[in-house]
Amino acid sequence: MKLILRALAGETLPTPPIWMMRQAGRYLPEYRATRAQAGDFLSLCYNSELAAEVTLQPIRRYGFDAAILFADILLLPQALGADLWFETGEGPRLSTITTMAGVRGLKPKEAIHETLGPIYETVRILARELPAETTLIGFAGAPWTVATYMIAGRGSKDQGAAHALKAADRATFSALIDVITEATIDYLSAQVQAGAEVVKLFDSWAGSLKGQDFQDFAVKPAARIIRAVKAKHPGLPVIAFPREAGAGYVGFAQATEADCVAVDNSVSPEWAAAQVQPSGCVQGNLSPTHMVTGGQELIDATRRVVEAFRGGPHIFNLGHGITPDASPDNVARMVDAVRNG
Ligand SMILES: Cc1c2[nH]c(c1CCC(=O)O)Cc1[nH]c(c(CCC(=O)O)c1C)Cc1[nH]c(c(CCC(=O)O)c1C)Cc1[nH]c(c(C)c1CCC(=O)O)C2
Repeated sequence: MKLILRALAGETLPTPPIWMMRQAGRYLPEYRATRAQAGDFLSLCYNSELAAEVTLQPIRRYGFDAAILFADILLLPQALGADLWFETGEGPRLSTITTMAGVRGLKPKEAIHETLGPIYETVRILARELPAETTLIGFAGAPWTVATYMIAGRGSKDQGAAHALKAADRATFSALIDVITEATIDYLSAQVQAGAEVVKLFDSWAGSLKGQDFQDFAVKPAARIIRAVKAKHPGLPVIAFPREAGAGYVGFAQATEADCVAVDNSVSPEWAAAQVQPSGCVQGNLSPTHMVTGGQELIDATRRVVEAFRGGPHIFNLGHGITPDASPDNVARMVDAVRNG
C-alpha cells in the first residue's frame, strides 16, 4: 500500500511519508512559467492540462509521497455564484454575502459541477499520470473559512466581518454555513469519483472560533462533511486541518471522524505527539519559515519534528503553506533530512 495511505490507516512507519502544503507554487520557477502560460492564477486552476502539470512538478522535482490537486478553496463560492477575482499582490476578492436574500440567491448545489467540471478533469488526468507510489489528495475549504471570504469579500487578519454577521444575524450566518457544507459534500464526492484517494478539509481560520463557536462552526460542519463523504465512499481517508485550533486539536479526530489531524507550527511537535497523536495520524508541522532561512536550523528543526512523532502514525508536512520567497534547495534539504536522517 502507498505510504501515505498506510500512515492514514494508523500505521507507525520507520520513515514518515512527506508532502508539503502549497507544494505547487510560486517558489518554483517551473510553476511561474506554467502560470504565465495559463495567463493568471484562476485560468491556471480551470485549465485541466496545465493544472495537472503544476501538480506534477513538485512530484518530479522532489518525489513527494502525495500530490495535492491544484485548485483553490474559493472556486466553490464561485461555483455557487459569487464573483471571484485576484488582485495582483493582494489576494482574493469576492462579491459579498451578508443577508438571507444573498444566501438564498446562491445557486443550488446541483449547479456547482458546471463550473467545477475542469477541476474533476484535472483529477482524472492526475489519477492516470501520477507515479504508482504517489497518493492523490483532493481538498476543499471548511465552511467557516470559506464563509469568512464570502462575507468579507476578501481575506482579513481577524475575520471581523464574519464574526460580526454571526453575532448580528445568526440565522443568515448559519444558513450560509449550511449551504457551503452541503455543496462541499458534493464537491469532495465528485473529486473522489474522479480519482482522489484522500481528501483534506482546510479550515485556515478555525483558530479565531472560540468555545461553543468552535464546536458549532468548526467541529460540527467538519463532522457532517466527513460522515457524508465517507457514507458515499466507504473507507475514504480524510485529513482535517483546523489551523491554530490549539487545545481544539485535542479530540478533533474523534469528534469529526477524521483519520488525520494536520497541525500548524504554533504548537510544538512534542505537544502534538503527546496530545493529538494518541488518537490517530498527525500531519505536520515544520515552520514554513525554515524553507526561506535554511541552514543547520532547518536540518535540526526537521529532525526534531521527525523525532517527536516517531512513536505513532505521522505524515511529515509544514505547519502551513510554503511561501513564494522559499528556496527550492531548502526544500530538497528538508526532504533529504526526513528520508535520510
Ligand atoms: C485561505 C486559502 C486560500 N486557498 C487555500 C486556502 C486554505 C489553505 C491556506 O490557509 O493556505 C487552499 C489552497 N490554495 C492552493 C491550493 C492548492 C494545493 C496546494 O498546493 O496546497 C490549496 C489547497 C493554491 C493557491 N492559491 C493561491 C496561490 C497563489 C496564486 C498565484 O500563483 O499567484 C496558490 C498556489 C492564491 C490564494 N488562494 C487563497 C488566498 C488567500 C490566496 C492568495 C494568497 C497568495 O497570493 O499567496 C485562498
